[in-house]
Amino acid sequence: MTPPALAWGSLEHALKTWLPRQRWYPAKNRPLSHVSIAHTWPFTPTPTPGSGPGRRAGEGRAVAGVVLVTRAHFADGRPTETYQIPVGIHPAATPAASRPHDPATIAHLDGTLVYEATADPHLIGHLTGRPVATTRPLNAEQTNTSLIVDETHVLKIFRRLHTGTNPDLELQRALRPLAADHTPPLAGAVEGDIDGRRFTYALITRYLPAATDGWQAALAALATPHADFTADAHAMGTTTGRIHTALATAFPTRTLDTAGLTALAAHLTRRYHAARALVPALARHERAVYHACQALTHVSGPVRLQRIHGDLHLGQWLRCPQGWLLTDFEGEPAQPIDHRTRPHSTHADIAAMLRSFDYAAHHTPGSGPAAGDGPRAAAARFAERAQQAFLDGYTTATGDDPRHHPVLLRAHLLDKALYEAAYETTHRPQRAAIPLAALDRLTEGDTP
Ligand SMILES: Nc1ncnc2c1ncn2[C@@H]1O[C@H](COP(=O)(O)OP(=O)(O)O)[C@@H](O)[C@H]1O
Ligand SMILES: O=P(O)(O)O[C@H]1O[C@H](CO)[C@@H](O[C@H]2O[C@H](CO)[C@@H](O)[C@H](O)[C@H]2O)[C@H](O)[C@H]1O
Repeated sequence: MTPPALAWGSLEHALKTWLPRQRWYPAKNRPLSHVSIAHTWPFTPTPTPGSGPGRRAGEGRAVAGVVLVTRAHFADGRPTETYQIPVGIHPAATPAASRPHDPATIAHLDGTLVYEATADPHLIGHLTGRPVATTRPLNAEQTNTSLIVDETHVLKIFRRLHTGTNPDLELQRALRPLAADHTPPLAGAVEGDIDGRRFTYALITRYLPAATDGWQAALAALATPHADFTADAHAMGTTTGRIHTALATAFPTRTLDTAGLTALAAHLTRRYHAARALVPALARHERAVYHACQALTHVSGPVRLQRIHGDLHLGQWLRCPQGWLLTDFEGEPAQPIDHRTRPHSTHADIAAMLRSFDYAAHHTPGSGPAAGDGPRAAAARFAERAQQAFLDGYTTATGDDPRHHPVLLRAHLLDKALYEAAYETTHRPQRAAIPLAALDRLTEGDTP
């Protein structure tokens, strides 16, 4: 089907305002010069008896479902980024159907309403390839957009598109025969080709309604009189170890050599400068970052590089009756795809989890048990005990204790805390104090 006639230039213009307002849009710090629609993929076979934002199928006029593959162009001349926006196009929309203030409305162009298809179960049914009666957003702080479909499945729509299979799908497929018990069951994917190149539009997993995520579980533990998360942290460590072992079986590995250590130091330095450009106060950590990079040159003993999760934190874990399951293998959203699909040290994932325990503990210091010596000391103790339990669990599963490589671990802890400082300053400035305080603790005694 060809996409419906539309004032495409006007839609591109509207998208320039709409795109930066979306929670999932990561380039909020970069000046957007314009948005172009590079490709359209009509995913409804014909205009379909449709709806509109929040309306039921069959109401109103025929609607076309189209995935807009859009390019964000930046005024600083840096490379464009590609984003996916599935939309419903409702021609000759009546004023009642157009609802200009509906959050799902993207544009109203000469009587044609363009709205987010995620608000329209009927259209989503065409995307998933089976009829859908209900959708609702998964209420999580998200990089992408996930919908609970018919209360049975989660449809995760990848917002930023990259050529090739998305690493989330790639890794989950690889883990299926090796570690299926440790991830929510994979139920399908929406993939397609544009000009002979493969793209992953969305991933479908079975919805686990009884699950509690690890962040909520840690905060709940912190709110109890004798806050203890060690059994959960140990189980997460064991599962992380098993998943790492499975990924090392499924994908090529190599050994960290001098060139790899130099690349790691360069990565940490770049991370530092990028974060410092956003948060000038990070200038006081320059010496600590320099020392961490210097120390990397002395790392000895074989270290395996392999595919890893890449964006591990408490919110990626789901506690289910069968244990802790891990989600979201997409890697760190802001990194280029070739970085995310390259082998890395498992210490990156391990450090990310250690940071996350610390993050939870310092999220609301004072809400947990003060135990006589003040809430900050109690927070630090909670984090330390959870971290050691996680490392013990990991060591039990792999026979390889990450504590034997303190220099690698420290470099990755600094890297992650710098990433968090930049991430929070961009997306959730009210939380930026958490990683900034963590950086102060990490670099204590190593500041000018
Ligand atoms: N199959 C599932 N069932 C229940 N909750 C899920 C499922 N998959 C993911 N979640 C929850 O949704 C959150 C967001 O999913 P995730 O894959 O991390 O998306 P994003 O990359 O956009 O953050 C997860 O942290 C987890 O808490
Ligand atoms: O959306 P993603 O899950 O891909 O990850 C991004 O958002 C995370 C927050 O939702 C962010 O994690 C940071 O905050 C967590 C608490 O909300 C904390 O547990 C993590 O340790 C901390 O890094 C993650 O960094 C970001 O990539």
